[in-house]
Amino acid sequence: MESFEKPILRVENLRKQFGNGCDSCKDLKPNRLNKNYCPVCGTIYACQDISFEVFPGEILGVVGESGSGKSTMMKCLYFDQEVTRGRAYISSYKNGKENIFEESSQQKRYIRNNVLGKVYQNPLLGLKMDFSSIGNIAEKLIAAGNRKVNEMEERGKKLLEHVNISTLRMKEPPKNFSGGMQQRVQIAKALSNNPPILLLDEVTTGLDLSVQANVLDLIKKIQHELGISMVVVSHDLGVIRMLADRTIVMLNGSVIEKGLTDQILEDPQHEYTQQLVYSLL
Ligand SMILES: Nc1ncnc2c1ncn2[C@@H]1O[C@H](COP(=O)(O)OP(=O)(O)OP(=O)(O)O)[C@@H](O)[C@H]1O
Repeated sequence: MESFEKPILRVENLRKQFGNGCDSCKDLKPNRLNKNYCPVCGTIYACQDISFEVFPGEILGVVGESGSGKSTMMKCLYFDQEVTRGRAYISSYKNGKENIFEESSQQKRYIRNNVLGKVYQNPLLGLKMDFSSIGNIAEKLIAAGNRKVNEMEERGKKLLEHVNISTLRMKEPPKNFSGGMQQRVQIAKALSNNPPILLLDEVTTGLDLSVQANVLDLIKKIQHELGISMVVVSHDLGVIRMLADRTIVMLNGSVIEKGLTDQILEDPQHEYTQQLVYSLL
């Protein structure tokens, strides 16, 4: 797949640091850092020059322990946080020629509303809990410029049906729903403007196992039916094994291993990945 197709998303040297750095740490020599943290000035290098590609229709898994920088990377991609430096290109946006991190805030809003969808671990970040469920979807449609109420209602119903929420409950606010249902409403909202790329950040963490399985099945179904590309972050290799075609493994803000998920599971190269894989056995 990699050699023939153009990636839909290309990320190059994404760096996010908290703190200004000092002479001791700014060249990021690993021996000067204590994990992702400079012991001299206290700067945290949450993401240290991360690069990867996502190809059309594939699911890229991002796995790593807590604090490895997965969520920070996703926040940067969705402009929830500003990168310190780095580049990202999306082939369906300006033909993949512009670094999205350098676009104006207006263009970034456009990208958030039309090119990317994001589903958060915490539904409070992705949903207005007091709006109706269909109202949550309408909010995203309006943000992308839609104004026709009938069309929005039709689209909202379709999306909610797609994620197995009965239209009888579409006027109910997500605060009335279980955790699994809230995640499904978030997924419907994220899909509302047909984005070519979906970012999913620990979307099943904290859910009961059976509910988790349900949400994972839904994600697979969506990928199968819509052919949408996804970046799926999880600390749980089981989730990655079920969903991801290819995987990158993060540790202390760096990518330490990448490859086909099957390959990583069968023949992990890095000591940390080996520990992760063996813990599944
Ligand atoms: N706003 C912030 N200010 C300072 N440090 C931060 C901030 N946000 C994250 N960090 C630090 O950046 C590093 C990466 O955090 P991040 O949340 O991205 O990791 P993660 O792999 O997603 O872990 P988790 O799943 O526990 O959130 C951690 O050391 C964290 O303490």
